[in-house]
Amino acid sequence: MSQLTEVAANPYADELAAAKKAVSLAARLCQRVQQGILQSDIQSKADRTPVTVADYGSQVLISLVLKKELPSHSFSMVAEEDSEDLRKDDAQQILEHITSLVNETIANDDSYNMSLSKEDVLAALDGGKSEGGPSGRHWILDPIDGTKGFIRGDQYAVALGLLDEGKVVLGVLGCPNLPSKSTNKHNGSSSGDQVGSLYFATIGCGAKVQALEGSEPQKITICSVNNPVDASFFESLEHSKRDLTSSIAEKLGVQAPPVRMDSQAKYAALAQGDGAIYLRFSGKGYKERVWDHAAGSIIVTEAGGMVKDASGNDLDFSKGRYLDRDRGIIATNRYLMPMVLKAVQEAIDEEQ
Ligand SMILES: Nc1ncnc2c1ncn2[C@@H]1O[C@H](COP(=O)(O)O)[C@@H](OP(=O)(O)O)[C@H]1O
Ligand SMILES: [Mg+2]
Ligand SMILES: [Mg+2]
Ligand SMILES: [Mg+2]
Repeated sequence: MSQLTEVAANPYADELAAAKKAVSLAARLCQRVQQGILQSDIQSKADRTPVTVADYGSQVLISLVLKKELPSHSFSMVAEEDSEDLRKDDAQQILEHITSLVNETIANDDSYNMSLSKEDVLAALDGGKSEGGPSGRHWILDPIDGTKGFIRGDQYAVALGLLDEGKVVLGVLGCPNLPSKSTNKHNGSSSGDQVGSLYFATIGCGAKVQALEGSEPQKITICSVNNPVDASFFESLEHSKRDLTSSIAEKLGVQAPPVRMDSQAKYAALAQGDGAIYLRFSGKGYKERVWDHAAGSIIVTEAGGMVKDASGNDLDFSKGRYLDRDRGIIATNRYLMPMVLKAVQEAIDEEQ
């Protein structure tokens, strides 16, 4: 398809180009930090989850690129990080480090000629405080999803989605440590395949992958396994109720051991057919955040898959910063979804 035809067929072509550019640049910053991460680069948030200089740097770069590339668009962003902890007296050194990381990443790219001050960095972070909701357009950003995986040297994703009138219409996932072709070696870079992939989708236009460093985009599709005995499933490495997911897998007759991976790289791997099912069941009372699912879920649905809550409802991204949903999230193909939902209900009933 020529570029002109693609623009005509995709009403979000400009937003997609900007989002891909933003995520690619942010992923470059993350790669540099992951290679040499120090304990002093990591902070603990009020909820005791970790945040690193790269989470902040990625969020700053993405909001900057989106504003530069889409100057005529109004800007609203629902993002994970904010400047609160960086405004404290003891955070000055880390703020300086983030500022220089952002400026070095910009300087190493030919696109922009600018330099940010510490105040610019703080202001850019606070551009992500939108509540989102059912009307208008809102970017949804997780600057590093899977921070724990990032710190460990494993999988993580830079995840950017666009909400339009309450629906996710675009998603981009930068997965610097994920090979773009089907392989089971998810946690390493030992396969011969291209490692470092950019996944993207816009509503009605399918899902594609290209190398993070740039290559011809390839269409991706979810696997067509229709017998659960032949299926494998993904779950979170850090946040999964393993007793429940293993009970679901047993009911389905799944033979393969679970593939445990950090971040929305799971959605990307599923969308390119590396496995058949993603089960996400966290502890009771945990409220899922929209930025942990927006980009990944549209990439799976545009690759031909389905993403539902435990009751079989679509995910509702229109309720603000949290997902309004029944317990659990299930992503799989349309053949397996009814069987998985049945097994999920049985496993939940037995648990009570
Ligand atoms: N107790 C919990 N249960 C479920 N998810 C949690 C959690 N604590 C944190 N998370 C979320 O899980 C995300 C990582 O996903 P995964 O578990 O698939 O690797 C985290 O994203 P961040 O790393 O962006 O903070 C965070 O939002
Ligand atoms: Mg976090
Ligand atoms: Mg996250
Ligand atoms: Mg995050």
